[in-house]
Amino acid sequence: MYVGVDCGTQSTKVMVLDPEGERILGEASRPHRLDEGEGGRREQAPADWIAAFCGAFGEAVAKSGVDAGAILALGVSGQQHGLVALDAAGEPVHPAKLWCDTETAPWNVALVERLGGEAGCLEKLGLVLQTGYTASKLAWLREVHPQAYARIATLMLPHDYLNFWLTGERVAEAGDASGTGYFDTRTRRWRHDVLAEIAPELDPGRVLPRLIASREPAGRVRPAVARELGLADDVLVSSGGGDNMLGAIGTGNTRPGLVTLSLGTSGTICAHSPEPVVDNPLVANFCASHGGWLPLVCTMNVTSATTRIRELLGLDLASFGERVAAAPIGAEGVTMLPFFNGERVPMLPEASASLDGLTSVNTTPANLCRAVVEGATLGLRYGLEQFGPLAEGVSEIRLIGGGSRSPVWRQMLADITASRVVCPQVTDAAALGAALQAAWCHRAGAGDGELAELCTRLVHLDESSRADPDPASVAAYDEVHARYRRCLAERHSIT
Ligand SMILES: Nc1ncnc2c1ncn2[C@@H]1O[C@H](COP(=O)(O)OP(=O)(O)O)[C@@H](O)[C@H]1O
Ligand SMILES: O=C(CO)[C@@H](O)[C@H](O)COP(=O)(O)O
Repeated sequence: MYVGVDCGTQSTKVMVLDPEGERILGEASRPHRLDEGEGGRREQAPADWIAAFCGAFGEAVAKSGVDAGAILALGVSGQQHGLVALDAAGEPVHPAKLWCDTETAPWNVALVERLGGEAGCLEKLGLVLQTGYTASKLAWLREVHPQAYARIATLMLPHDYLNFWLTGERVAEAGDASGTGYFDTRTRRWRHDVLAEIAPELDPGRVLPRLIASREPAGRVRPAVARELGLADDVLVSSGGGDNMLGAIGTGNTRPGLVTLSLGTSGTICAHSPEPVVDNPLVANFCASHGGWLPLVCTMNVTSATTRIRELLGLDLASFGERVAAAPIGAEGVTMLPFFNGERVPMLPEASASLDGLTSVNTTPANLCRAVVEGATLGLRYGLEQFGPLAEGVSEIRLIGGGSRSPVWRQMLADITASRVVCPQVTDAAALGAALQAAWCHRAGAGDGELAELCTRLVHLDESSRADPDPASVAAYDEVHARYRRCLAERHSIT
């Protein structure tokens, strides 16, 4: 049995996988608290992730009906970019600033300039630093909380931290490290010189975790943790990775020709590539967590935005879905740019959300619900367009994340992107990807089991979820898209 863990923004999910029976035996999740403040602050306490993991692990194992002692290996996926700075005792010096924190936008602008602008970033890192990446969070901590900064002994990401708690090892892997901003995504190495620009007092050789290869284990579960979880001795923990990298594995996107799109707190679009992809600063040239690269576009306001409007109107998920379905395409002229939290693509970290076209007739709850879902999805179309030739010829979008459970949203995505959309049977694909990576890592010792073969056997599509673009709706959305782009141009000068 193998266990996959995904520490997302909103919750930690745990899944028990039986690769021989090709079944998921048990699943559970626990929510996370999010500390949101004015000025773009978005933070979480790393201890909450551990508590959520333990709760979800216990429930998933109980549901699976297997003895925890039968688990051979675990894999951990995590929300990318969060800064988990630890002191010498392994305690966080400050709550983790998350990928969606935009408080550090001015520090990111200054950093990009110091590294030589977009060209300098591309040359040193193989990508252009964006607000949300770890680097500007570290620069912020140095300036705003110097006492906490002075105690830093290790720099980690959320999944590295869970691996550290599980194994006691301070290690990192290329996929997640790609989003730090002090890692060269082309050579898969830390950039000590870039870290020195950001944090000259820190010794890169000491504070950066040891890099391991994708198939290498992070370590073995510590005896104290094994006792707490009821695990056998010597349970392996795979390298793990960023949630997008493991989501790619969990959708079988381990080779070129597929696009994975996630409707999670964030919206992400990625495609596997055997080569680095460095021609558009909006497409992040991340490494994959199994080899190769995973060029990715991330929009920051997807289910975070739909949830905001849903809660504002006091609706549960089902009633919200009914309102979205009840309103016509284009929400009777209401357009929302849902940048509640600033935005990464388009690059507008300090933007706020806006509503256009409201009249005394069309200002209805249904139109507001529809407008926020359309706005988030049109933002993803903008993101998909950034891929250029890489997305051309892709016949199908593999859709995952919480929002993929909505049939209305699936059809809307198919119509807005004029592409076929299909969900895998397991839409918590990052947790499944983590379990598959754990199996791959565990079997390396036995010299068998290629990852692509595991994916072929264990990633299945949910044929009932397929949505094909409807020509009339595609044409109607083209007009809605034109209106959206006009708003983007008028309000934010994005053409
Ligand atoms: N049926 C549904 N329709 C629309 N949105 C949904 C549905 N089910 C879940 N969601 C959304 O999915 C979100 C969680 O997505 P998830 O991918 O688990 O997030 P993350 O990985 O960022 O923590 C929920 O907050 C909710 O808004
Ligand atoms: O910042 C990014 C990718 O660059 C986000 O995709 C995070 O990795 C968070 O993901 P979710 O919690 O939305 O899954």
